[in-house]
Amino acid sequence: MELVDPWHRRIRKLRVSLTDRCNLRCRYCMPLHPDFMNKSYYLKTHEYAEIIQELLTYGIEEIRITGGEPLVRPEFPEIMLELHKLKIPCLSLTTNGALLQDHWEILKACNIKKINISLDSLEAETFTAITHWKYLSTILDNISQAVTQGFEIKINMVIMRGINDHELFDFVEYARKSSIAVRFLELMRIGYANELYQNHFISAEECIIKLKTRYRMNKINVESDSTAFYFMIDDEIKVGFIASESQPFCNHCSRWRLSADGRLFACLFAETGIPIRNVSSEQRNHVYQQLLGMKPIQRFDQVKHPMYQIGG
Ligand SMILES: Nc1nc2c(ncn2[C@@H]2O[C@H](COP(=O)(O)OP(=O)(O)OP(=O)(O)O)[C@@H](O)[C@H]2O)c(=O)[nH]1
Ligand SMILES: C[S@@+](CC[C@H](N)C(=O)[O-])C[C@H]1O[C@@H](n2cnc3c(N)ncnc32)[C@H](O)[C@@H]1O
Ligand code: SF4
Ligand code: SF4
Repeated sequence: MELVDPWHRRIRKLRVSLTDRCNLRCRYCMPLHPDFMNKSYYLKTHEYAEIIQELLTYGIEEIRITGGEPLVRPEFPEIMLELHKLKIPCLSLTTNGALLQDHWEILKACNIKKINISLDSLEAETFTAITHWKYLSTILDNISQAVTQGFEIKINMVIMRGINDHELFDFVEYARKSSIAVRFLELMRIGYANELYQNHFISAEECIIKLKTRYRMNKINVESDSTAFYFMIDDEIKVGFIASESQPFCNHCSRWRLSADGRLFACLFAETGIPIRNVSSEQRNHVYQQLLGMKPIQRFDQVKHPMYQIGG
């Protein structure tokens, strides 16, 4: 059976959070002293495997592992190996990249090909001002390593006026030099980012207008449920935009989320998730039908709950 909602959107992607914890403190995502979940609530390895295995029979094709920072979960290798056994058509990872150096072998063993790495600045000082973390060079080394080892890397840069927007062209040149796709993310009004939005939001359109003053940009076709739209610059650099604020993509959304404490969410902006652990297969079917009715057709303007608690 497939998961199709009343607006004919088929759910085929699941974003799976392994933890709400993180080794960075990006200003738009977490406070310095966050209120994390009690670790005893985290789904165990066998619970992830069992929940996901069942969802595969409902037509889920792509699983993206996220968080919080998924690599800080001590059971990361164990969970990934268990998920690998499920033969998921596409298993991928979103990470801040700071701990990748310890994980190459496990990522290869689990046949992870696509890794999205968040990187909001190429300058040490700006990077630290955004993330409260000093070691930009470790992440840059890890990105180079990842490319050398053959992983397909995309960089996610949350672009903010007056904070890191002066690096727009630097990121394009970084993409050229390293042969990596870079995506500029609009700051979304969720959780702690609400405080920054008014002064620091910058739209994808404004960035594109700036880029066009210097580059030849050709739009590329993408899958209809892609979060990003892309351009080729000078026929060699792939640059994308995730414009969730100015050009929301809800009418083609194909994603559900599984939080680290075992709740399924129909939408990143949904306040309420439905607990799924210890629920019988029959009752779960009822939960899925409920969730299909819970995905909004339009984006909520803003929500208070922090992104790291659901899984970004
Ligand atoms: N509004 C909204 N934003 C999303 C959604 N999924 C991802 N995003 C945004 O897109 C950013 C990048 O997501 P990634 O984890 O890199 O994954 P992705 O873009 O969905 O994945 P690929 O297309 O496979 O690269 C997230 O941080 C969010 O800001 C979604 O369902 N809704
Ligand atoms: C929540 S993080 C989780 C995975 C991992 N820790 C990381 O940073 O890649 C996933 C993505 O969400 C983005 N993000 C978090 N809060 C955001 C916001 N308010 N607006 C736009 N993107 C946001 C981050 O930049 C990152 O690319
Ligand atoms: S965006 Fe990712 S790296 Fe930054 S604080 Fe949130 S979870 Fe951590
Ligand atoms: S805001 Fe909700 S419905 Fe819209 S694209 Fe994101 S997850 Fe999907």
